[in-house]
Amino acid sequence: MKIENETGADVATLRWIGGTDGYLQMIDQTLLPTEFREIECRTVETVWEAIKKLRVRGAPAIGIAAAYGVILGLQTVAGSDRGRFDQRLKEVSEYLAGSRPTAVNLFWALERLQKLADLSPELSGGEMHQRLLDDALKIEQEDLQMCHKIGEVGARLLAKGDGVLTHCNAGGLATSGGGTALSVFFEAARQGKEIHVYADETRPLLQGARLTTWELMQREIPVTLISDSMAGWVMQEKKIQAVVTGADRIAANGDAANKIGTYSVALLAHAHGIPFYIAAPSSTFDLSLESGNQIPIEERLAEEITNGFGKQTAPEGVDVYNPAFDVTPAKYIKGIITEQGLIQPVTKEEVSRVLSTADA
Ligand SMILES: CSC[C@@H](O)[C@@H](O)C(=O)COP(=O)(O)O
Repeated sequence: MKIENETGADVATLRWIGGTDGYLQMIDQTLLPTEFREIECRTVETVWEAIKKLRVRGAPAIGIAAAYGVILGLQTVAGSDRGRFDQRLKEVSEYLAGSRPTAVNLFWALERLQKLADLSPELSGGEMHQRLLDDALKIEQEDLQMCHKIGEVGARLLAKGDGVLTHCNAGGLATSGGGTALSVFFEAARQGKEIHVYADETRPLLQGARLTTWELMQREIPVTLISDSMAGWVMQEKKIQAVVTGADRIAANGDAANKIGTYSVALLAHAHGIPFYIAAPSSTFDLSLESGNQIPIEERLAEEITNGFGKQTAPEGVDVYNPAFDVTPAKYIKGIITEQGLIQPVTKEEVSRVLSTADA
């Protein structure tokens, strides 16, 4: 996403500054909405920490950050022989792959850079470093275009005056463009459909309350914040005509992992006869997994629930379970909105058809 800071200058969710000896700049999302601050990552370790701590978060943004993390990690060996360069590339990729397990975009970006390096063993370390940076920049550009196309494909599914519910933040802050689910809303609004967004608060880290409402308000899209437990009642009150969320990893059969609570929202939508859509780029598909029960689910620290945002809200020492994601079975997903078209019905055959048609 691009917004203006108080000086009127453009700021982006994340961006690379300079050449191969440059650095990564990003908005520290843990501080929003009360503080807007950009931070600089000048080492691969600071990128790892930023991903782990959710300073940068959301599947596509994590992939882009990891690609730039590789460039940073290779800065010390760019002048070395190719053997040393390749060894360091492997070490840096493995290190970054250990930051968060669920969003496949992270692994997708790392594999893409590794494959590129494997293709040209004749290049020197310095030449390969430049080529990898060019590709990392390309990943960011492609993501921007994917967001735009997702918006176009998804906006067709919404009607004038619709109330739409979203969970977590699948917006510009989670991508280099306008987001996935939020691109759909931005495009629908641009077309004059006058939609009204309901944003789930998204316990425990409040990506919906802190980030989604902030983004929508920046873009002047009408938004109402609700706590997660209100979603069913708001549907019952007929305020919601569609649900659109993002995803972190989608298996070959269309089962989709997204922020914890998404599964409950999908079940509620099903019970109320409301279409539930996922919006995600092709880089979020993991076709090596047959179904969603093979998707690794990140577990995060108990303190995120017991001491969220510095306030203790549970007894000291209480047992806590804190999975960060859940998996919505394909049967509850009406369609998957991708930059390559709409996957509907959500079946293994249709996933494969839509994704391979676009590649051909
Ligand atoms: C376009 S972002 C899609 C998903 O990554 C998003 O919905 C989500 O679940 C993010 O989780 P987070 O833990 O904030 O990284």
